[in-house]
Amino acid sequence: MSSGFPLPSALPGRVLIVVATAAEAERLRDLPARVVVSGVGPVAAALATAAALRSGAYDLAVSAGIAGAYPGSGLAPGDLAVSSRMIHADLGTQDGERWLGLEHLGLSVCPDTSHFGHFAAWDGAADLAQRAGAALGPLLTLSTVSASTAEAAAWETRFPGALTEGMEGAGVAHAALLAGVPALELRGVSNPVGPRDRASWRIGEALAATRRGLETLLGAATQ
Ligand SMILES: O=C(O)c1cccc(C(=O)CC[C@H]2O[C@@H](n3cnc4c(=O)[nH]cnc43)[C@H](O)[C@@H]2O)c1
Repeated sequence: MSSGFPLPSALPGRVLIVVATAAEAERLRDLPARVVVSGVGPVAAALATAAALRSGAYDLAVSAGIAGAYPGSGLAPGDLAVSSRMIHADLGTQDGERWLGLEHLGLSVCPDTSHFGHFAAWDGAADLAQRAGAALGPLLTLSTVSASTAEAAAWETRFPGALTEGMEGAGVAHAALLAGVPALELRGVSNPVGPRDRASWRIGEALAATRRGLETLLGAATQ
């Protein structure tokens, strides 16, 4: 059955989209891809992605949704960010003034190989970002939402160039890596990372940006 969308030659193929919440999925239901709601956080995202990748054949797994933008990114609510890398940022420890990631601790997220939780993005990411008018850079995944200027600055110091903070991207990427499927994270900005001001989150604009990025990825018509 036709999806109703044109099929340009640059399509990545069968795409799995993983979002954290039903509200995020609601805006994406008609896209020519499978949309799975994982629940919030990297563990929920990894489990849902692994199950979906076991149940069907996919060419690309995408973590999509809203995110906070770090002050140094220059991104504002309604902007779009595409991953060059998806980083499981809070795997590590603070040693005095110094952050020690897994690479400094001699630890790995994989049992048999050395892997520090920094996941490379699908090789079409840069082209997608350019076509969608999005920023391209490292996107961080945390289990806790940063809620102060100092916390935001600490993550930006640990991971220079980080654009956004979300809670699922690295989980999707980890499961995809184990399944041998390329992964990508695509986030619409809903809020600046910093002091909690939930009333100011611009979720509608962030979801519109997320949808725009996915439409560009899928070669789908804009509604
Ligand atoms: O109201 C709160 O304080 C609150 C605390 C935790 C999470 C939330 C969310 O609504 C986030 C859910 C969802 O959104 C992504 N997201 C959006 N902005 C951020 C952020 O600044 N830092 C981390 N994650 C963010 C995240 O991927 C979650 O799935 C509200």
